[in-house]
Amino acid sequence: MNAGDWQGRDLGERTVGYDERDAILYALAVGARATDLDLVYEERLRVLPTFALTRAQWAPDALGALGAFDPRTAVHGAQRLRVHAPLPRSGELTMAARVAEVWDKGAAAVFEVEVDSDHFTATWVLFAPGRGGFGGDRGPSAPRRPAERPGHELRLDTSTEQAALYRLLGDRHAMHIDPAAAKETGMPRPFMHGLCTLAALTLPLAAAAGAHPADLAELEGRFAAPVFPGDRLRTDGWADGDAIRFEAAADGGPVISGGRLRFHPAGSP
Ligand SMILES: C/C=C/C(=O)SCCNC(=O)CCNC(=O)[C@H](O)C(C)(C)COP(=O)(O)OP(=O)(O)OC[C@H]1O[C@@H](n2cnc3c(N)ncnc32)[C@H](O)[C@@H]1OP(=O)(O)O
Repeated sequence: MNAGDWQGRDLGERTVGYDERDAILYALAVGARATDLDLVYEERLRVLPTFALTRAQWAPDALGALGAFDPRTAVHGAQRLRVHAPLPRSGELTMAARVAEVWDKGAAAVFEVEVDSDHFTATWVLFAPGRGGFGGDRGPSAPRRPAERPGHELRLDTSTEQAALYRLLGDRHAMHIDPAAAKETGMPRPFMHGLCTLAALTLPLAAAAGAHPADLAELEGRFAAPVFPGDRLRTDGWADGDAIRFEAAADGGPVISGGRLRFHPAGSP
């Protein structure tokens, strides 16, 4: 089956549960501090919307397990998230998933897996080396950095243990913990989950915007290069109407490009 034949494939429905402990562990894994009481203390808990992505990881994993691409060499290329309703402090999420697009990049195929629920719609963009060349459309190109000077700059220090902690929330792909598995994807050592880096950035970006991170309404970004646990990231941000565009870079250059996020005004859904 060539990669293009997966377009439109229904990946089914799943209901996945969680409790307050999962939500708190998640907040800590993406960089919440002990003083962020409404992220880490059950008495005041607000669940970070990006936590939902850990519950939906079954969907891109299902596509790999069905044989659309090789999960040992495919990497997470980009992510989009639209939040429809706040996540309860504990409960269940029922989700439906399908393959929305398959792009042909020649040497690689890019699969877009869309997951839909009452609380959110999320799209995983998966970059699968060796699966292109099936005669499909190339799809979107690399996002451009805004030409203007950034309105603000902020720092994010990832921790050396961050991927080891984040994987306990559900994404246990070996490339994030096992040096041999990382080498199979062409990386020199285990690297961060893209969703951990992206979610971690929403915390300082929310602070810079005077917003609460649990009020996230939209988020997207492309994983332009790997981030390694312990990397120090510099993030440039640009105001864009009620949204913020951002780009994060490590020493070697951009690691998240085409970043964009928006927060709900405080107190609205
Ligand atoms: C299961 C895994 C879970 C994870 O969390 S993995 C961790 C998070 N992900 C990463 O760390 C990946 C970091 N990104 C990269 O290392 C690189 O990025 C890639 C290896 C994915 C691609 O790099 P290259 O092979 O050099 O691609 P090119 O030659 O620059 O571009 C070829 C075409 O592919 C598109 N493309 C490049 N990168 C991405 C991406 N990240 N997501 C989606 N598409 C991508 C381009 O635009 C272009 O296509 P056009 O010529 O039509 O413009």
